[in-house]
Amino acid sequence: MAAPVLSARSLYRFFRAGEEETFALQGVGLEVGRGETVAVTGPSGSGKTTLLNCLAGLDEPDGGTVRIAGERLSHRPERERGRIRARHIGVLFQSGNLLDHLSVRDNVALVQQLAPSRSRAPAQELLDRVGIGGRAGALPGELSGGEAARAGLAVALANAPDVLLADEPTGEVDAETERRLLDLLREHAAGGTAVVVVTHSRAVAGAAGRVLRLRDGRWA
Ligand SMILES: Nc1ncnc2c1ncn2[C@@H]1O[C@H](COP(=O)(O)OP(=O)(O)OP(=O)(O)O)[C@@H](O)[C@H]1O
Repeated sequence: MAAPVLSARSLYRFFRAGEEETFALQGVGLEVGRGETVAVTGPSGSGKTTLLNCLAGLDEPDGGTVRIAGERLSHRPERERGRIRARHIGVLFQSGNLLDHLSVRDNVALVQQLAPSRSRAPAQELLDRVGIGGRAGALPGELSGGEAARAGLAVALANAPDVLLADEPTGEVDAETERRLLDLLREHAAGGTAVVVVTHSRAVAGAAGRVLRLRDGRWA
């Protein structure tokens, strides 16, 4: 592999709630090159979402490092992590990445404004490509589940990210929409984006170049 665009070394993350400690990540490493798609699977509670949050800089690991496009992301102030995320990372999480009070088109445009120096497709073109160009003026609350999944993907890709991190991107959609989202993920990987996708879907795992399984916060 050429120099990996995403590199995580020996990640540890634990949570304490009262007397109880949970070791969500126990020494997880991961390197992903440009154009590579890695699927992460594993049972509920195995640490998948915690890993993605650390890779996105939305959570800080208690140990280990995350580097994105040559820059250290972990153990930096939130502002710095936000800057690196805006420039290099696309995030598609179950909690959704759409702001309710903005139209779909403005959601995409906002992400693009935060990363102004990146070359990328105009908002409308991106929305056409994910198949919801006709709903560009709609508010997120007016979208069906499948439309919202596509709009979320458009927002995640709006900054032409080096690294796309997706948590169950096809969890709520029908088979046809899943195929379409998968084609888009493949297209972006072919264009040089490194993709890490947490999934329970066989179709998504089957389309990935590598499938890794987490169990109890470690690679199984
Ligand atoms: N903020 C938190 N506070 C306390 N415990 C947490 C927190 N976040 C995660 N955990 C615990 O860490 C472990 C890993 O959780 P995580 O959400 O990463 O698992 P997961 O593999 O994504 O699960 P699922 O497939 O159900 O989404 C679980 O035991 C979970 O309860």
